[in-house]
Amino acid sequence: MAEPLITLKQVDVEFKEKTRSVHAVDHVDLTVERGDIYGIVGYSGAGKSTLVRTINLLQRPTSGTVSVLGQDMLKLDAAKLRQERRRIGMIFQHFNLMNSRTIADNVAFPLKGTKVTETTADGKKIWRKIKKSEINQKVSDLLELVGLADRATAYPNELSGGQKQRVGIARALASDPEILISDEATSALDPKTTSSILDLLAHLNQKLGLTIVLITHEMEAVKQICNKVAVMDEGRIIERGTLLQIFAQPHEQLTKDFIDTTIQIESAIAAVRKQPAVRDLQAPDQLVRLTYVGASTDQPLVATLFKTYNVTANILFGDIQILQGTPFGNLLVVLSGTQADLDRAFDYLQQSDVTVQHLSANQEGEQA
Ligand SMILES: Nc1ncnc2c1ncn2[C@@H]1O[C@H](COP(=O)(O)OP(=O)(O)OP(=O)(O)O)[C@@H](O)[C@H]1O
Repeated sequence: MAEPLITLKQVDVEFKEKTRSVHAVDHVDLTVERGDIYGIVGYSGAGKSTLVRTINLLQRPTSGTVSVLGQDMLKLDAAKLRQERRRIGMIFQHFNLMNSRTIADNVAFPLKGTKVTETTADGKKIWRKIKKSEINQKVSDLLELVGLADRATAYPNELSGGQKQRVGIARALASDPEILISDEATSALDPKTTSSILDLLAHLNQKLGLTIVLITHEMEAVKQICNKVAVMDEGRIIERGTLLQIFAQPHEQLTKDFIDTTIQIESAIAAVRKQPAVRDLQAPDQLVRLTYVGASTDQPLVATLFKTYNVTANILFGDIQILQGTPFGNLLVVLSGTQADLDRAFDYLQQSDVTVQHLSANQEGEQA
């Protein structure tokens, strides 16, 4: 059974300044369930950071309700809120490490002075201060977990960006949180390092059952590890769904634009328009983009178009990626046949859950 861990209802954040006010988050509803890796994608200024900071009340909403791990966050007193925040880890774009302390000290920092429970000989549960040896053990386990066991005595500025983020992750996990909020945690990293950090987050999600909220402006990151995604624009969530739903049937133009960044479709379209097959295109032949998620593959599709509908498909570009174990295909194809055959073929494609986008042979006169 899905268990909601984070429930935001009608969360609104307005920043009032002297001369203007900014509506950073506009009545957002959001539910994150246990085990989710929930991506929130949007351009800079969309309100992503402000939204996720309402989860641990680093940002108090102007109105709305925030329920996290069964607690109504807005009703907690300061002590309870501090306690609750320990169950919500956070990592940041710029790592926020203390440069004058070693890696081990950075990870140990949130543990200092914390209390642990112990069962006494007569069966009583008591709280006591954590021991130095327990902190050391925990730090060493965490560094092992993030792949930095051999760098405990190094200082942050001796590490690469990716390693620094691993320290950030270890530190965020020190209080055994159930939720991890990642605020553009890979935005300062190169693509290969980004990918390895995302793999680590996916591993932690599996191994520890960690629920992750990942905010990013890169759909590529969402594609790599998220099971759900929300698209944010001007303070609002304009579209949301499972990763496959969003990739299979994006409704909003912004969502489509974000998806297209993961397949570089614009440059592929520009390239195929230069090919003779497109340059010399004669009506009713057409250049189309076919998009599908699921079992369809180009082979039966192309074979069926020809065998059943007398339509030949000349594939000029193909990109098939695997999303959560499911193929996501994008093909740029010239379809040739009589107008009647093409019309029947388009009906068939629609019935097969293949999205057809008609493209003009040149840049001008793009059709929907
Ligand atoms: N403390 C603040 N005071 C005033 N305005 C703010 C404050 N924090 C954020 N804003 C404004 O709220 C809007 C949303 O900002 P936010 O940082 O949440 O967006 P974002 O999608 O996370 O973008 P980025 O990735 O650039 O941080 C922006 O217009 C920003 O200028």
